[in-house]
Amino acid sequence: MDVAVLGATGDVGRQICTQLVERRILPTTSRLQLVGRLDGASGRAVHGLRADLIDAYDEHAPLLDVALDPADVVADVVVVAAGATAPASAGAPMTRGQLAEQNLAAFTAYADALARYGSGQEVVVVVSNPVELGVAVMASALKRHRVIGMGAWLDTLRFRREIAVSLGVRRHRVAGFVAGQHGDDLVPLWSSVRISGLDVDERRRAVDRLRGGRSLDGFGAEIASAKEQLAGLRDMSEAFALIDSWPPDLRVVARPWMTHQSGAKTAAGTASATIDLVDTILDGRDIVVAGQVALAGEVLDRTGVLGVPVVVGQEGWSRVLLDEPAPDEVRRLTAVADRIDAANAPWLGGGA
Ligand SMILES: NC(=O)c1ccc[n+]([C@@H]2O[C@H](COP(=O)([O-])OP(=O)(O)OC[C@H]3O[C@@H](n4cnc5c(N)ncnc54)[C@H](O)[C@@H]3O)[C@@H](O)[C@H]2O)c1
Repeated sequence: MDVAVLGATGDVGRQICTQLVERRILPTTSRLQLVGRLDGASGRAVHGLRADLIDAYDEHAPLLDVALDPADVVADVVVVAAGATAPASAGAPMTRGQLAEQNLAAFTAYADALARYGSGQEVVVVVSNPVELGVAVMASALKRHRVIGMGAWLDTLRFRREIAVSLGVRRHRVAGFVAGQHGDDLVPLWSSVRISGLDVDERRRAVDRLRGGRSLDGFGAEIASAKEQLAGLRDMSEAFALIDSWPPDLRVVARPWMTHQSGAKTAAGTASATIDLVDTILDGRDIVVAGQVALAGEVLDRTGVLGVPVVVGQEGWSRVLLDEPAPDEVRRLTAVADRIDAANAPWLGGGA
């Protein structure tokens, strides 16, 4: 199976390409298409990236080629990592609305080209932000089941890791999902958490201890206060030590936010989660992940884009698995879904 990476020379795109090759996700007979822009610096750099990857990994690299025109993108899995990102420095905020304004054209250009020239069978993994807008644009041009945003999967892997750290166990022993919107409006689904080796009562006690009597009703205010505290700190080791003292779900939001603010960005972690998702899709077996998808009433009667646990396979996502969310999860998911709809509406022709 072939993979195309849009925005291949960006920080995230380059990490995705490198990890795809280095981790031997693709056999040497598959093709990895590096996609840049004819009218941007990436039009030159993408040829250099190809040469660099061959230099490093020639023995086991897949076939590497370059595309500079959206009409030339051909692959079984298309990873969308093209587009602007928020500045990676303290005090340089960019709202999701501003990002939407900058990235809408790229989302639309690639969605239109894939609808026109694609096979109709490709699965599109949206990494670029706002991921919910990217999914909405792609899903309106392509089959919605073939479009999945990876923000919720990245948040899910972080949630599992933070829980594992608090319990002193390895991450693979922890299951559970994060839903909602990627970023401050994520929804940690504590009701979905499972810890291998613990029975139901032990798990309930462990989760209660980790949550410390909090519910999701106060989560938004906790995030706002956490960011305010972190913004006042200049010493990064102090900032990350403060984050370490917080509960796991708050750390899921605060740690990557601080990482981005520090100037380091989150390219390696984002790429790793993307590779995980691409590998799952290529694998062919149906596996439950979390992702932003365009709903048609499958959950909470919603029709917009929302991050939810879904079954994913080679043909995209097939079903939503959100059977019995807790009442505070339903309340937060509903509020978040409303906010996503409102944020997307101006860009989707749904009114300003
Ligand atoms: N979903 C996640 O978890 C997550 C995490 C980190 C970053 N991101 C997103 O990934 C995207 C890329 O981030 P980055 O740090 O690699 O940015 P970057 O600025 O380093 O790279 C962006 C790349 O996109 C290309 N590009 C920019 N505008 C384009 C356009 N209009 N058409 C085609 N290509 C275009 C650039 O040439 C460049 O190669 C951003 O939208 C960012 O917000 C998502």
